[in-house]
Amino acid sequence: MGYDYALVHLKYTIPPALALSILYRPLLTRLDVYKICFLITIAVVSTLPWDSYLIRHRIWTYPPDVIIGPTILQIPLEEVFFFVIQTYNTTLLYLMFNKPTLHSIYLRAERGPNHPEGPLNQQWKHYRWGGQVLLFFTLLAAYAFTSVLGRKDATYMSLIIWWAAPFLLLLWSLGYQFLVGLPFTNTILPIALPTVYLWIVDCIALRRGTWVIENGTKLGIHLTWFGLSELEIEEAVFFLVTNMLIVFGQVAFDNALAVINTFSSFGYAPPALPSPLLLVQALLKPASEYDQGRIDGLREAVNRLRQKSRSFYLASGAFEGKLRIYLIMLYSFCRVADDLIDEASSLDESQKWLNKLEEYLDRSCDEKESDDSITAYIRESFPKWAHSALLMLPTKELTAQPLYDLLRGFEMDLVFCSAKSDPFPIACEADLQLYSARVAGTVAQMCLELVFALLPSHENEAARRSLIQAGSDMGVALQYVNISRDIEVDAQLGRVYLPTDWLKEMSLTPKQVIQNPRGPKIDALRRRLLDKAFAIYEESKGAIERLPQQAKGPMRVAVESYMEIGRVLREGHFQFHRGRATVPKIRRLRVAWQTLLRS
Ligand SMILES: CC(C)=CCC/C(C)=C/CC/C(C)=C/CC/C(C)=C/[C@@H]1[C@@H](COP(=O)(O)OP(=O)(O)O)[C@]1(C)CC/C=C(\C)CC/C=C(\C)CCC=C(C)C
Repeated sequence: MGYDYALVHLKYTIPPALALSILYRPLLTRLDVYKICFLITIAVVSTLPWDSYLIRHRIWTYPPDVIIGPTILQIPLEEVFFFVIQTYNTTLLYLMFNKPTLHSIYLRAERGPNHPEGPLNQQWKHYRWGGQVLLFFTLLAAYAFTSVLGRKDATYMSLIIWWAAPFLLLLWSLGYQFLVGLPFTNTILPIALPTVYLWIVDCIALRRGTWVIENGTKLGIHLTWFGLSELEIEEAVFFLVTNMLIVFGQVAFDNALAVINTFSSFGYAPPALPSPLLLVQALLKPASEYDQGRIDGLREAVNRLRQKSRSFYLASGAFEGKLRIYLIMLYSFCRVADDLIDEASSLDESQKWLNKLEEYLDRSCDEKESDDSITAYIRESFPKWAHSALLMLPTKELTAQPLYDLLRGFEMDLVFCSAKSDPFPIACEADLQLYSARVAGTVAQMCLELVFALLPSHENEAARRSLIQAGSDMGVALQYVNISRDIEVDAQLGRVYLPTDWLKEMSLTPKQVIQNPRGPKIDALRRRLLDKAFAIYEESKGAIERLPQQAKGPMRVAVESYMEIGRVLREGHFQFHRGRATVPKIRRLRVAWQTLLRS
């Protein structure tokens, strides 16, 4: 009996597992835990018989003085633990690299030459066949070396290939599109980092004799990269393919989840934890049935969010599944509606967009109106860049009133342009409160309607209404921060949201603010508005803790990362991004991390 193998774990596999767990802890969800357990189970069950065979046939051995003693199918317990911890570490690394990614946008519809919408993406067929042929010939070569040519020294390598290649073939055939489409950072990095690390650990273990690959069944080729002179080629391949299997397995899981969450038309009701059967069903759904328009629309919405709002882009990564998709669609709609009205070349044009948006809402909220006629209206009335945002707004999960109120809020902005803004529309604090409730309280209300539509909650109807009211107040607080930040930007557009009677107390007029939006008086007014924002925030933030478990942490991130702009403004040292004060990226990440840690 000895502790050498156990020491390898204590020194080299457990410390990274602890470090990754601490780092990922705030982001860890129930779904992640499910994924980790799912993969560990598959890894252990699929490796045990193979590893036991290797040990029983003395292809690799463990000197009795390096292991503690207990075995499963003759495999030392330390070795079984290796499968668990390697899968755990690689899975966590994958989860970390994939957290910011919305996987749905990497799905691809495969259309054949006779598809009604025309052929598309024929190259996918080549990728699928390419991978399958490569893996098939690798299997064949392994067989030829050992069985036909009788090369005993290729035994270990062939056994690795015969064990891993069928799994890789299966996973490739099911998810090749997704694997090829995902950014390298999502797939190659979580394979490469643990592989190189385990190569180093393996060299150390082989050098110390913790495990031994018997002569006669190995090729005897050593890799000499990075000074890894003890690294047998079989070991290098083994660690590479095992990490590939773990990552391919995760990719298949995410592929299935993306199908379940993206296409409501397939009729999957996304459960919190999808069963293996549902995952397989989703994976087997032919890619030719995917709605490419929906995938493209979602991609546009994600790009819009990424380009226009750093805070909400960061926060969106903390949400999961269908809720994340719907929130991104909601953002896209709000942004597009705001831009159509704000960026119009004249007051008349703004009014025209407002009327068209109202007509769009009338039709969308009318149960008698067919989807086709709404789609036709959008296509004939709005510019192409706005289509997907309008087509994909999840109106069925929303009530009509906040959508109409949002338009009323945008309408208030138009008053700034009319009659040379005299008098200015925000005369007193009540006007500011009303405006903010319309443009931001409504947004919060809709976010929460989506939360309650998609997640299970113990709160009754009355409690939900009070939560939505608290959320709406929080929206007002966020809008006050937004206004405090944008005093200069708004002044350039001829807008002053600081109430006229506040200005009067400082012997200022809105026109003077437009001419010079800086100075100690403006700083004092900004502080006053921020104080109001933080007072509302303090009153409403407790309500977040009563939201469904899966929404609590992410909502906190959304609110806190925006309120952090207010904190930075209060402190007075901020960076500028496109003329606006922003929170440095590292500080935003720290806030998000600490906020989630409180869960
Ligand atoms: C991840 C996530 C929550 C995403 C969705 C957020 C969403 C739908 C935002 C809509 C944004 C938008 C374009 C609205 C149009 C009107 C407007 C301009 C409102 C201002 C937002 C700022 O957006 P902007 O794109 O300008 O962002 P940048 O400053 O450039 O980064 C607003 C300040 C309003 C935003 C308000 C909310 C998102 C509501 C937040 C409150 C909750 C989610 C409720 C919290 C719950 C409780 C129970 C208290």
